[in-house]
Amino acid sequence: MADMRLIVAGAGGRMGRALVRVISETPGTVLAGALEAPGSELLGKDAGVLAGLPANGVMLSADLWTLSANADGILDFTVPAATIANVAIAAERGLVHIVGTTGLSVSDMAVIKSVTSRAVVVQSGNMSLGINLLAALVKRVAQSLDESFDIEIVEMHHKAKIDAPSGTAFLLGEAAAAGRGIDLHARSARGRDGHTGARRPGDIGFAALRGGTVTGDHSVIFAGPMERIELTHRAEDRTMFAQGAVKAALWARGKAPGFYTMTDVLGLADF
Ligand SMILES: NC(=O)C1=CN([C@@H]2O[C@H](COP(=O)(O)OP(=O)(O)OC[C@H]3O[C@@H](n4cnc5c(N)ncnc54)[C@H](OP(=O)(O)O)[C@@H]3O)[C@@H](O)[C@H]2O)C=CC1
Ligand SMILES: O=C(O)C1=N[C@H](C(=O)O)C[C@H](O)C1
Repeated sequence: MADMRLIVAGAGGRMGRALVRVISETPGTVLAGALEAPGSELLGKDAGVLAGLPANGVMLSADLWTLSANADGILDFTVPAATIANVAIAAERGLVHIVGTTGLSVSDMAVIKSVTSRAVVVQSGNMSLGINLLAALVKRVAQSLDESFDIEIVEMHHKAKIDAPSGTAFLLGEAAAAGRGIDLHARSARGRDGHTGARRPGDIGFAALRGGTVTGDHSVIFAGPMERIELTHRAEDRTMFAQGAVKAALWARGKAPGFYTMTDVLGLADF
């Protein structure tokens, strides 16, 4: 089979640069395009050079329609408005769309899912093996404990992160809620401040810290009457998010149209 031709959306960003490097190291993939925001000062620059590699002749462009004429997939780690704009073009062009962007609203997710009767989309707030394994563990622990164990999710990220709680925190919250058989949206506690009153039994709490250069730390705490279980993951480098995204693209190539997650890619459904 020919190499999978991948477009990196947000190619000038932290994840975009990591993706360009990982594609250059991954057999069976080739960088087919590098997308950046209209008006970005990086437009026209070489994606390889921006990623710290030798020049590869792929210049940053803001025109996805043109780039996608010669591509098989798009790795999208941008901002919600950009991802939503990319959804229709990717579906129209038959590209596998790997969505790593976080901060997506309920209506953004509805837009993404609306194309999956005709397009292949893999979406996850975290593409790492470790976090997806952690989510499977969290689901099982939540299944085994009743509401006398309070579930709190704590995350810390670098100071440039623009959304909170992180996409991963929501992913872990969904796993805990699935284990408990509850609806996360109805039962989450976010942004406690001031005279909050006592904790509502059964809620899943979220807390977000920001500072320095932290790649991404997440803990799920099960706080019981006389004991506490803490499950923690610490990301040390963005490379493994990028490797997960490229793996997802290769996995998704040729799949039937549908909405998939990293649980499908990594075969963790029965874990
Ligand atoms: N699912 C996962 O495993 C992971 C997800 N993420 C998520 O990925 C996203 C990006 O993170 P990160 O790389 O750190 O952020 P950055 O801000 O470093 O990168 C985002 C890039 O997207 C660009 N961009 C903005 N608008 C558009 C547009 N319309 N078209 C193309 N590019 C655009 C930005 O350009 P400009 O700066 O000019 O606006 C920027 O270069 C975040 O939502 C983050 O949470 C991050 C790591 C792992
Ligand atoms: O913005 C980041 O950096 C990250 N974002 C993702 C998230 O919101 O969970 C994944 C990772 O934690 C890094």
